[in-house]
Amino acid sequence: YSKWRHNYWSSRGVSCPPGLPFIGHFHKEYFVGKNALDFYVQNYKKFHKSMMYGMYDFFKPVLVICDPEMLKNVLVKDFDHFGDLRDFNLRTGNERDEMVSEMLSLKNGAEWKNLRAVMTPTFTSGKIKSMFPLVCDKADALIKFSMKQAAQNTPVDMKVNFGRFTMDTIASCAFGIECNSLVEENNEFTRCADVIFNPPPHTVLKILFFRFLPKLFRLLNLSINPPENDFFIDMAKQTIALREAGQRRGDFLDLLLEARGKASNKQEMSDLCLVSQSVLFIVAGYQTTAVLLSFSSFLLAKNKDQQQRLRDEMRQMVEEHGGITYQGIMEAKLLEACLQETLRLYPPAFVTERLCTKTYTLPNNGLTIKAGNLVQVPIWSLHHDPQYWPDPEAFIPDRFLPENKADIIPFTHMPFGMGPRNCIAMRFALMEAKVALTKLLLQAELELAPGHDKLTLLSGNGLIIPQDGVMLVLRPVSE
Ligand code: HEM
Repeated sequence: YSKWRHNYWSSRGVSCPPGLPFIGHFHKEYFVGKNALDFYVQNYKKFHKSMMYGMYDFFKPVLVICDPEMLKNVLVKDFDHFGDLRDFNLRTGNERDEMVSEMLSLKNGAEWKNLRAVMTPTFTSGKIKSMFPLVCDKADALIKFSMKQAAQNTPVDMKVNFGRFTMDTIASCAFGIECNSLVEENNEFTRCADVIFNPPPHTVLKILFFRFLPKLFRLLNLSINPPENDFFIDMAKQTIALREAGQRRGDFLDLLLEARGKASNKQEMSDLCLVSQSVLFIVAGYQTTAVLLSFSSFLLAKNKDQQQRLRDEMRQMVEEHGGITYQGIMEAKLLEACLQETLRLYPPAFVTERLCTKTYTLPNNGLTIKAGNLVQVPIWSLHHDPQYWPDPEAFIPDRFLPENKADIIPFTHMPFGMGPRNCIAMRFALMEAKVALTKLLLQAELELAPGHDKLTLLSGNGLIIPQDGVMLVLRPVSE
């Protein structure tokens, strides 16, 4: 039976890497997190000339598309066939699991469309600008903390420090909470967020238990998500109550409450849904931006000429704008180029996917993708393909300077995904990273700590992280 089901792709002329009976390639994607990236990289190398290859999640066919033109059809032109994401079906009835199921990134169909429409205005340039001072405060704390560590003449693990910075920033911008992980080391907020981000290994077993015996699961009053979720549920509920009583702060929570206040949005946003989006901002915004900052500081420490060039641009910007301003940061061209080149070399999300909702025939080769099949986008491999990026492993920010941008082939650079379901907070994440990097480079020269000139990558939970951190020596800038 398994052989017959796993014959789906070969019978359609699509190549497939070897998988396991029944399980297919599911274990490669989820269980052996460390090798997930290698698995995608090897398959891309092997199959990209035929523009696609097939895989199986148990018996569900997954099509990995390697051709940018085809990806444009799936992600943008024919989005009405691919608007959904994989349905994890984790609605156990327990409040913790219901909260997680309400997250925008887990919604599909009309529910996703309506919620995304309500949330999109939260991320306009004007709203992001209003959060600039909150981000600057946290970046100042980051620099103070890091320079204090550096003064003890020991290398600093910038992955840890950037993680604390993004945690404090997102807690402040999403919840209005002063989490202060840069001050207090053993902070409850950070501990709970870490557990949510790195769920215990038995979570997969719980998911399987719920899939196969849902009635027993409910009878035993179990939940898939860990109790740490309750910390955020309680905190968000209390904060919402305070805000509804009139306290305002100009953060995401205020903006979501404002959006909900509009009569047409009332149905879309129950209290639990609001709590859920605030928690989602933490889950989606904490590690991703910290990882971007970690990789960019590593690359700048490794490429000291680019580091100095960037510092010069920052000094000029400060001179022209009379300080670090929102406008100055958003207009700095080399700063933008350095971050985009970092995201090309190390896209935190190395793969993304869509669920086909209506049977679709690819115009490029006539292959039919059936409703219920998954389509994956091998972001990392496209970013490293020498067809699209000459000298792909080199850090060359100039590729992203305005005068060279026209040379970039569309759909070969997608660190934030693409199309209507791309990252909703892209501009916020870039602003946050720009503020932190500017403040850091104006204060410190970055050098790789001895013995730390190579990174080991770990790919788990769909994210790439530097496994052993990013160890840097920070020298105060003499000027
Ligand atoms: C460098 C930082 C970040 C990177 C690289 C990143 C990357 C991504 C990617 C690749 C996707 C999937 C897009 C697609 O499939 O087309 C995504 C979705 C999403 N991201 Fe981000 N992200 C970052 C920061 C953030 C932050 C700071 C937040 C929240 C404050 C956030 C919230 C979201 C949400 C809510 C979605 C789901 C959108 C939807 O389903 O409609 N992200 N992100």
